[in-house]
Amino acid sequence: MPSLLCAEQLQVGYGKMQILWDVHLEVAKGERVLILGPNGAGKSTLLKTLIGLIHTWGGQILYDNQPIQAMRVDRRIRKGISYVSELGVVPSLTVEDNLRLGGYYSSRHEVNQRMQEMFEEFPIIKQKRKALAGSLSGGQRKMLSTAKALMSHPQLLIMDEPSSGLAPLLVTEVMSILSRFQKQGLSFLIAEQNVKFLDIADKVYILDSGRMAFTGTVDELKKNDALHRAYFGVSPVNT
Ligand SMILES: Nc1ncnc2c1ncn2[C@@H]1O[C@H](COP(=O)(O)OP(=O)(O)OP(=O)(O)O)[C@@H](O)[C@H]1O
Repeated sequence: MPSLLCAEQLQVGYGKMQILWDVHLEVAKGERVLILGPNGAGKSTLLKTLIGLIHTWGGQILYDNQPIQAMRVDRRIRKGISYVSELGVVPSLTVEDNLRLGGYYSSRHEVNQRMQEMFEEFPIIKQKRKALAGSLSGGQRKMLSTAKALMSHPQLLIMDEPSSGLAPLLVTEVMSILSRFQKQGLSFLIAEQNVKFLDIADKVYILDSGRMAFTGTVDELKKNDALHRAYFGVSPVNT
């Protein structure tokens, strides 16, 4: 599969403190990639670096084979990358206005059309379309943030812990929505603690203390008993 996003030898830090060391990561077109790792491993830092919220100290990020590490966030969005942060919505705007914000670079016609698609995919937010995002429950807000990120018709969706604050049923719903979009060509890169996302992943990275500790398929991860026990505390047969 042709490469969509490729990060090589990434070095990233805050102030003088280095957080990511020699990180390599690749997402192919249409691929579903999961980043797992313990708290504080650097998952959010890596995602923020890929969308351009944090500058790199060293290394390279290629998108569609072009270097983007010096590119502003808005340019990266226009190129087809979309990012769902852990918070993800503007509380003081309505649900509809949040979606419009997600489609900021599209025409009004495209935005209206896409918004209807989002309401079909996420009925839970359709009922609340005129409500302020700040009045939504945590789970509804999470759904809205995903819909907002999809408004720009991204090629690559980067998501930081989509399952946090979601009831198990909604986690399953988000996973099936993502699978539907993936069938239409969307690639995604998800940082998660919830190993349920392994069910929809093609490739897994494990980030530990700012370094990649594992890269492989879900099957390869499940066969690696030592890794599996270290990160999930259970044997593969139980997951
Ligand atoms: N703005 C910041 N300034 C300084 N240090 C930071 C900042 N944000 C994160 N860090 C530090 O960087 C390290 C990695 O944090 P990061 O949030 O990327 O990890 P994570 O893997 O996403 O963790 P979690 O799973 O708990 O969300 C941590 O030691 C954290 O304290």
